[in-house]
Amino acid sequence: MQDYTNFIDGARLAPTTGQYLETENPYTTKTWARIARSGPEDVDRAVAAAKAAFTTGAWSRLTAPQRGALLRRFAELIVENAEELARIEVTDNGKPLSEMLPQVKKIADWLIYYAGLADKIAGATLATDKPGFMAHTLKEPLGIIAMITPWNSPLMLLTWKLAPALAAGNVAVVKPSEYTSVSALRYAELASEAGFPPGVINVVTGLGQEVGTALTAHPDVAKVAFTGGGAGGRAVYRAASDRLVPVTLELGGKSPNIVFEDADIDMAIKGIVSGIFASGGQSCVAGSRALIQRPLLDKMLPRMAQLAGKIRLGDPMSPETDIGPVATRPQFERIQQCIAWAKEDGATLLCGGAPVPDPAGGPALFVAPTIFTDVRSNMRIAQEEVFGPVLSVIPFDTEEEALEIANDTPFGLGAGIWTRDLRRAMVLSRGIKAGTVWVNAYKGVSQTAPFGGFKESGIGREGGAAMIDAYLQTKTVWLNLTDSVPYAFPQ
Ligand SMILES: NC(=O)C1=CN([C@@H]2O[C@H](COP(=O)(O)OP(=O)(O)OC[C@H]3O[C@@H](n4cnc5c(N)ncnc54)[C@H](OP(=O)(O)O)[C@@H]3O)[C@@H](O)[C@H]2O)C=CC1
Ligand SMILES: CCCCCC/C=C/C(=O)O
Repeated sequence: MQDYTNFIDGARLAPTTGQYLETENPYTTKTWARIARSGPEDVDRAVAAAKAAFTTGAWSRLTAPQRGALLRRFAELIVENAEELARIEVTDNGKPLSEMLPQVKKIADWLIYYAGLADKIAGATLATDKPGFMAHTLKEPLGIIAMITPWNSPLMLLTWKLAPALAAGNVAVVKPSEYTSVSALRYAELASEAGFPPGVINVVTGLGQEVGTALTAHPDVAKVAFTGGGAGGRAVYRAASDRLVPVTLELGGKSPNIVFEDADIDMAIKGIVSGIFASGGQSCVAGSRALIQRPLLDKMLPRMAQLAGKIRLGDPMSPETDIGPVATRPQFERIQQCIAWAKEDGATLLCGGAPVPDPAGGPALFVAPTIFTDVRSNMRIAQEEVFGPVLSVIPFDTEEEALEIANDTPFGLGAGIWTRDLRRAMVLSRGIKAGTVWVNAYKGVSQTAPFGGFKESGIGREGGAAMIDAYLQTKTVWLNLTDSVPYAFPQ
């Protein structure tokens, strides 16, 4: 078993605390590595290294095309090492390798996309209302960005922050989830190998309550980019607003898939089943509510249950596996709690609804793909994010009712609409309060498209060309072209 230290100023560095946390493989339930349990002094060291890189180090002297070139080289190294990185992630979070490997490879697209934007960052020459003056804007990086990331898609969600931030000239201190820290450490080493100067990417591991809080409260941090749960997100938001620094928050969801009578039912069934059960539902954008027009229920429900029953649970490293174990014991307990609520509140269990033994006879925690029908929108199972393989089916009659139910949660991350009626697709996609709407599809994302939440699903967006602005600040420069000083007094 290996001990992993922090990665600070381009090198491995043991935590000042001398303490380590065990990191467990959810499939074997065995500790497979130990990560540094860092404290505020380690955060200080990382921030100091980042500050030096930003203000006086080699990074501060690089041109935008040079930053782009480094991001491209990093993308190459990610692809070359994708198998190793994906296996680390699978070992840590139990998601199937068949999902994590393409996801890790896709990271390269984000790096390349923002590499291409690095040298397109430009201010503007402004028209002014002051004769004899000219004015222009400069787009400048913010400085040190704290990046706090979760366990569900560790490197992808880190890259969504890191690629635009570095393209814009910022530096990073990363706090990965305590459950999935090793991949971020390896990733930072690869960035160093790609040529990023020391201090540009620093990784400090440990607990959210210790490292995360110290980082968000640090006076030199210029922005916090966070993905995770609502409680963590709120804590980060409070800390950042106390210090008046900007945040992006990518939080949870209770995303609906809405199926109308005119839809291609085969497509809708596949979209709904994979939309909730991929990753065992451990996805912020899991399609955890299926809103189905009432006349379709008899036709769709047995087929949804049948398809859910075919999902193969097992060893996440095996190509035969569709869903691995639940990532953590607290998450497993949370899922059981949500299933119990659904039963107590009167939902009807269509399939699943209980833990299943590890198919290989091991100790891993698995939950059967679960579908509840007869769910009403005010039930806890229809309102709370489960972050597990649990689907709530809510019937509706009219388009208006579908829209009302779709918007009837505190969240607004994603939504799927299944219809062949273009008018309906347009009306619904405008009416739904969510950051992403898919029509006759579910869950596609791209580096070219902004992603993020309405309402309690978050603040700000990640992805798309405009998002580089979230890592820049604008400075206006006024030039007096005359030889007199306007507004001076006394004249
Ligand atoms: N939107 C999404 O993609 C995700 C949503 N979730 C939702 O959140 C729930 C809880 O999951 P969990 O992983 O515990 O999510 P958290 O929000 O607790 O964790 C996300 C990250 O934030 C850190 N963190 C936690 N509290 C603070 C804090 N006060 N200040 C700074 N950083 C903090 C965590 O550190 P540490 O891990 O060390 O505690 C982790 O790195 C899930 O059940 C799910 O509903 C979870 C993950 C991703
Ligand atoms: C790959 C499908 C979209 C993912 C959007 C970001 C969330 C990732 C996750 O929850 O794991």
